[in-house]
Amino acid sequence: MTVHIGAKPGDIAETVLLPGDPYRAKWAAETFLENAVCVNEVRGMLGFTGTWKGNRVTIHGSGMGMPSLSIYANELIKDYDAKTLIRIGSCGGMQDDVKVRDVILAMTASSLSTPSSGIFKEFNFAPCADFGLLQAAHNAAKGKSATTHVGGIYSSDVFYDERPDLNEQMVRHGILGVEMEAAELYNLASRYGRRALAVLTVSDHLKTGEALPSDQRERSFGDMVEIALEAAFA
Ligand SMILES: Nc1nc2c(nc(Br)n2[C@@H]2O[C@H](CO)[C@@H](O)[C@H]2O)c(=O)[nH]1
Repeated sequence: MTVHIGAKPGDIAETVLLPGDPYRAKWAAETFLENAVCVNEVRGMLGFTGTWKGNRVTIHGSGMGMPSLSIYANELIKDYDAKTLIRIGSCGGMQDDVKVRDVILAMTASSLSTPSSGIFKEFNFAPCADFGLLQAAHNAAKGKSATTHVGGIYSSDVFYDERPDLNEQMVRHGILGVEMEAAELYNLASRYGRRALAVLTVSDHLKTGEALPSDQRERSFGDMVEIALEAAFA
């Protein structure tokens, strides 16, 4: 049991999938895991542990934003010894060829700041995915219906009032999409020698304004979860 997670020692698997939304953790656990058991509900941030094809998996909400993800990822790593952490989330598309419902495998995650900025100070650390996980996810994605993109994303601190000047430079430099968690997950995985990857479904588009209704956001992410699970155990 930690400050924010009520799970008992051993309740959390070495492989952890981290959706932002605890209800997506519940849905993914019920849909993909066998014998899923709720191992955390402190502050409503649900976590479930079960098995997928005989492999033990925990699916645990991270909350929205890097400060929230940082709390859960730190405790999952340091108190429960999680070794593989895969964010399964949604993002906003930023390139013309990135469409709603596409999947993005985040090779890198740029940001204006992260909870690790206090450690890095003026050093621009490059948060990047574990190559083995990324390669396995790319292979797994070949068998899926969704179009998959591999490249850099932007982990923002805000959902509203983003700086307009940033958008133009991010698109110019090939940033595929924006979300609010991956950069800190990658910082922590590098710091503690763990494997991390973010597999994202494009649920809205910054240029076209298109967005998936919330019920579809929760349900139409099956490809993303399957890619994450296949990559984790490849
Ligand atoms: N900042 C930002 N976050 C987004 C966007 N689209 C999505 Br889905 N997100 C993610 O969804 C949540 C906000 O709705 C956060 O956890 C983000 O990771 C977007 O256009 N902008």
